[in-house]
Amino acid sequence: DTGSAAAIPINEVDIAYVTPVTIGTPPQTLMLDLDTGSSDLWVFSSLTPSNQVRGQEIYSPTKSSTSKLLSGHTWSIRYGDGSGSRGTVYTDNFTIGGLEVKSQAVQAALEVSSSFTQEQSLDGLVGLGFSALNTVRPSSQLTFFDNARPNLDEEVFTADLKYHATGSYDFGFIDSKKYAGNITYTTVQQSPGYWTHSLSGYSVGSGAFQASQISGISDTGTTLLYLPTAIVTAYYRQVQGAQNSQYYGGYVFPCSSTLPTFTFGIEGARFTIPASYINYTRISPTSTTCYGGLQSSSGLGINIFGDVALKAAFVVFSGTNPPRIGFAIK
Ligand SMILES: CSC[C@H](NC(=O)[C@H](Cc1ccccc1)OC(=O)N1CCC(N)CC1)C(=O)N[C@@H](CC1CCCCC1)[C@@H](O)COc1ccncc1
Repeated sequence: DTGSAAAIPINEVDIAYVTPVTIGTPPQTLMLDLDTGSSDLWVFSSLTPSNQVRGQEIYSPTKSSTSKLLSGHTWSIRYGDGSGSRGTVYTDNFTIGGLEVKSQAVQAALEVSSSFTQEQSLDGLVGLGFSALNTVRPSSQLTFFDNARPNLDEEVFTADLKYHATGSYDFGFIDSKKYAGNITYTTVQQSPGYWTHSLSGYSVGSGAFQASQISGISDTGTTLLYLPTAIVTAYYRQVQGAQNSQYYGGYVFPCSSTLPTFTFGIEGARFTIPASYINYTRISPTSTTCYGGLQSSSGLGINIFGDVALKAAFVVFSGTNPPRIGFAIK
């Protein structure tokens, strides 16, 4: 089997991407954020208190003839940005882009944090990290990818995220029309459950490439690129008027500044992030101060290769044994 679905930016600065999925019988369509940085599939539901729902589509298990309560099971998750949710668990038919998994664990929210309530175009998440990270107890549940794997033509899914445009996620095949040249693979260290791998180094603008192994996670659910402070300061040293603002919680600069590109290495291959991707957003609609798409990871305890980096490449998440991740120019 294979599947292919759109990755649609939810706002004008690509803060996140959502993908249409269907759940249950008859199918209920929700827009979910496919997130390689977590492993819970959870949705706004008919069980979510109405004062926490603001415009989101909800999953109603009672309206699905194929839903089953996974009795006695609960879940609770906290994300890196402090947002979170918790609830109960059903199994039901679940499809992404024509690829169906019967009796997928669908985690129905009984409570969501305010940042989820405020994000009306995001109806939940599909965790595509390793199932070891799943928070359902007493027995953890498998991700959509782990459930689909036995039936996939190839044990892969790919991410083709785009800058200010709709991209795609494919399951079970690698679409050679979506990239140029070769795919460069590198090994993934799957504990504790993220797609953890190393960059082989970086360069700022036209500067020399600095070879150094930088370990981090490729995370479609994280908006920005978070790297070690030394790299980030070297980058913003090239930006007139840039400063690391305590007030805004990161590097900001005059929106009129010229930004250099940023290049990262995967093994011997090189991927350049255009300056426009790093000129992330104005700090407020009328401000002339802009917030950077490259920020320090020092507060996170982990480097995160988020959408700002991933949208500069075609990325293959390979569930082979051992797992590996591949990058190609597009
Ligand atoms: C550096 S982990 C921070 C990261 N969350 C972000 O990237 C959010 C995404 C967002 C925010 C608001 C609306 C829509 C999307 O966006 C920002 O935080 N920002 C973008 C806008 C910018 N101005 C400020 C910074 C994060 O927790 N991701 C998790 C998934 C994410 C949770 C929030 C909803 C969307 C999906 C996940 O993959 C990684 O989980 C962990 C990572 C590390 N240990 C624990 C958990």
